[in-house]
Amino acid sequence: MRTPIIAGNWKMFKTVSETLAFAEAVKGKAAVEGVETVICAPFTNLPALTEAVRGTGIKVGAQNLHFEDNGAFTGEISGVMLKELGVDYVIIGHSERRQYFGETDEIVNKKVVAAFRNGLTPIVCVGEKLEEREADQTKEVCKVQTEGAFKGLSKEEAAQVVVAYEPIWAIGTGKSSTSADANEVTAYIRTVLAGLYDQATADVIRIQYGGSVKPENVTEYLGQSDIDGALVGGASLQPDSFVALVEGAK
Ligand SMILES: O=C[C@H](O)COP(=O)(O)O
Repeated sequence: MRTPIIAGNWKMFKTVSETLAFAEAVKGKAAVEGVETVICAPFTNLPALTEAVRGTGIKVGAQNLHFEDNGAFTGEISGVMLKELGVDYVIIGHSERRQYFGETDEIVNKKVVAAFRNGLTPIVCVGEKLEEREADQTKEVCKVQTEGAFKGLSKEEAAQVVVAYEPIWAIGTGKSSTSADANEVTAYIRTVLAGLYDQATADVIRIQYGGSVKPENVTEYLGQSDIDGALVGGASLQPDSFVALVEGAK
């Protein structure tokens, strides 16, 4: 049985004071039994957020990390630094990182390895562009990105990874994939994982859907056989909406 995981990806939104107000508003409401709740905040907010949600059942994630633990990498943040703050999760390979910051499958893999080296759980994003979907390349793109991200991981590590399937054309556009389409791709990703490891390992790996998920459609996505949660951008920014997403995942 895979525990559903709702992760809010705040992207480049919210200051520290806004983060503290959010944490106060969702305290006691955004952690429900049987659902794992994660907030992935900007780096600057992580110390305040980890402190504010301590003991509430809400976990904290970062949105990126560098693949080295330290060094002359101006402006970067490492897994060692995140771990010391009490961060549990880290989003890796989000399409915005791939698109705007040139992250390749090789870099994504190095970051996944760095996350494990530092006791962080990676949320690995994969997904196709609109033109790739139109050219019927969705599955191939997801296969290549999945295989790239998992390269060199042991079965035990693989079992802990959370995969987020996010069709790029559905991110922030209001155009969500149908639940049936999303489930077809997530089920396919699971067959790729079974090919890399074995069926038992693939069966415990959680695969989220992401792309215009909101309180009104979250239950439908999570009702699908192979969708185990959601990675949510826009609808995770308001406390009421975030609580409703978590409630909808029960
Ligand atoms: O990481 C989250 C995704 O990019 C989805 O964003 P969205 O919910 O605003 O479409």
